Amino acid sequence: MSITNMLIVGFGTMTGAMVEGWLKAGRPATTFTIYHPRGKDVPDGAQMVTQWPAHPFDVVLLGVKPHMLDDVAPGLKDAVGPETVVISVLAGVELASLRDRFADAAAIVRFMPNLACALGKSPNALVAEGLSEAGKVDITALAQELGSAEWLESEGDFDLVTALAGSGPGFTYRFIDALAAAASRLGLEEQQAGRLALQMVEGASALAARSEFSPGELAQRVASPGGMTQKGLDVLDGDDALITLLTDTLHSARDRGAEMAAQARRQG
Ligand SMILES: NC(=O)C1=CN([C@@H]2O[C@H](COP(=O)(O)OP(=O)(O)OC[C@H]3O[C@@H](n4cnc5c(N)ncnc54)[C@H](O)[C@@H]3O)[C@@H](O)[C@H]2O)C=CC1
Ligand SMILES: O=C(O)[C@@H]1CCC=N1
Repeated sequence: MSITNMLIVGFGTMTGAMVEGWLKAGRPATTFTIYHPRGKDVPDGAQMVTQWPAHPFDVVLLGVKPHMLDDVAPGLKDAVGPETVVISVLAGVELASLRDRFADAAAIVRFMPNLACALGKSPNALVAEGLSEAGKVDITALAQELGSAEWLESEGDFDLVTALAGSGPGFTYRFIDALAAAASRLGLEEQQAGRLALQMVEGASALAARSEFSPGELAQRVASPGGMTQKGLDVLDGDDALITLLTDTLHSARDRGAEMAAQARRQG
């Protein structure tokens, strides 16, 4: 299998970031055909179609909201042929639910990216059924152009991985805002607090990503014994406060995935 054409159904925030990443990685824009019943702006060189295509594609990428799966699946009957790999970024929607809609597809891939695809910095979780070895190589390459490819042995942890790596940017943005809000409450001017919080997180995560030290070791390198940082860490670490908060956060997000999975299963 080699991917020369991809139909995208649901060209929004997430798949828009993916296409931006693929274009930056050097995929030709002519690879992409985007379906939307009312049309939309697409990158130069990509094709926009308002009618359902009548021929099969190498890849069909599903990027609509999960509850809209059945609005688009029937229209894809000619676009999904026996050689087609269907890739879904739909949170919560299981492989079996996708196979139920796309019985003819060669393979189904659940692909969980995040918005950092646009920068080639998304950790991409993957699980598939029906995929050949050659297909796996191609899908891995697609994922690596957007960041990394993290294949899961089975689907069991997919919602948890979605909560961590797919929803994770949302939680991180909240953390940045919370740091700024806290500094602001303690007296710092609001805009300045926002700038400092954002630049601090950018620098700290870039450093952690390239450091020989783990995040835990880096925290120790910041904290002088008896100094200021240690006093702050004691608040986060006391009673496992931060871990407890984040466990609750991931738990709640993961459980919503399970509810969405149940909604996407067809009865009978
Ligand atoms: N936003 C994120 O950070 C992430 C989103 N996802 C998944 O990506 C999917 C899309 O989410 P977003 O991009 O955030 O939403 P979005 O609302 O930005 O994108 C959905 C797109 O579908 C289009 N659409 C609606 N009806 C359509 C139709 N009948 N035919 C073709 N296109 C149609 C809309 O115009 C819209 O552009 C969801 O399933 C979500 O679970 C996964 C990982 C991260
Ligand atoms: O909020 C959602 O359901 C999706 C999953 C990961 C990011 N957005």
